[in-house]
Amino acid sequence: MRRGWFQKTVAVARVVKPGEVFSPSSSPQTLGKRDYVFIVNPNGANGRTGESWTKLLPQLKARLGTDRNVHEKFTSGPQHATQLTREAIHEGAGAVVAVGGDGTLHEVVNGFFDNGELTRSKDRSESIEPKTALGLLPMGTGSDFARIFDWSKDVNKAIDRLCKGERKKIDVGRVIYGKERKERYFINVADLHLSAKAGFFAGMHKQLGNLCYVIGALRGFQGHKNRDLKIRVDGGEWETWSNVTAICIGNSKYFGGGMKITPSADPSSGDLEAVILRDFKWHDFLLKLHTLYLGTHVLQKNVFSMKVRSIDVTEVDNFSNDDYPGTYIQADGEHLGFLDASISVVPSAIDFIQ
Ligand SMILES: Nc1ncnc2c1ncn2[C@@H]1O[C@H](COP(=O)(O)OP(=O)(O)OP(=O)(O)O)[C@@H](O)[C@H]1O
Repeated sequence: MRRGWFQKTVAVARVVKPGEVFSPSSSPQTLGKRDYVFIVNPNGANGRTGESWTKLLPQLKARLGTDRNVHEKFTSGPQHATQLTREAIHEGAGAVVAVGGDGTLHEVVNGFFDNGELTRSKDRSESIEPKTALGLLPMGTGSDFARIFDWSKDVNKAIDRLCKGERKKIDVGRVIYGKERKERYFINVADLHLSAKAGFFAGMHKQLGNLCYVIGALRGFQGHKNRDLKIRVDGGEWETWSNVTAICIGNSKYFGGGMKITPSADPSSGDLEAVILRDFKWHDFLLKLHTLYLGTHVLQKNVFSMKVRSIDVTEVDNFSNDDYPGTYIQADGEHLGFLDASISVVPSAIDFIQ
């Protein structure tokens, strides 16, 4: 493994003990320590992530440091976690661990990809196996991905998981969007129209904590109209769906800090769950809000759920002459832009430490 970027890494001398037979499978590559790179958003959860991390680090090094080289990398701002993740994978890290909330996890997941391909180790002379895994230390405000595992908040348990290093293949979702056909990956949920618009405005008021979601919802409803949209599932025929309020496409189940919006999505299933809400009025959300947390909203007559491998969504109306900015798109709570969108699953894309 190249040493430049990690700096602190020390080469591990291979000693063959008396009576031990040296074999290629016990080569330094497989027995040597691998680098675990922790990508920390110090300002996550209004600064609490940085504080918790500082307290946790000695414990983490004491327990994990016997088998792995522990590296900490602090993000300096939005998108930096994506760049740090790509660099760690290029250098052949054993794992990249996102330390923060769902925003940091989203950026780390995007670092596992580069120009539509999986990011790979640069050093092709060594076969680095197993490939870089994704780990998670949930320490942000929102931990929607962690919710599906029913993990407790006990940091010792989180360290246990990293020490064990058990891997499971998980899918991610890919969104190709807008006129420029940009690309973004998501691990939780991508969504369109009202929920994405509310998320856009909530994102402007994050410093207010959970109040930002109330403000986001109020601003989202301002001027909102349910729209007719054209939808194509798994490359089939285009169909017009009338009065669409929101479309949520889940690789996992939760968004918005615990709403079970795509209740039968499973990141190991090889598909996504698309939930289409139609004809909702603002008062429906007040009356039915609790069903979104329980996941029972899919039983209502104007909510449709289906398993998809891909879903394309485009506008029916040409609105170029009015002041409608377009239909909002977000992925894992991050605003991306406006329709068109093509969303698909990338099956078994990442090894996740579970
Ligand atoms: N050093 C930094 N300073 C400010 N913002 C940052 C920094 N590093 C990353 N970010 C941005 O902060 C966002 C939120 O990060 P994170 O998810 O860890 O925290 P959070 O407060 O728990 O938020 P969330 O609601 O997403 O759970 C990320 O999407 C990222 O773009």
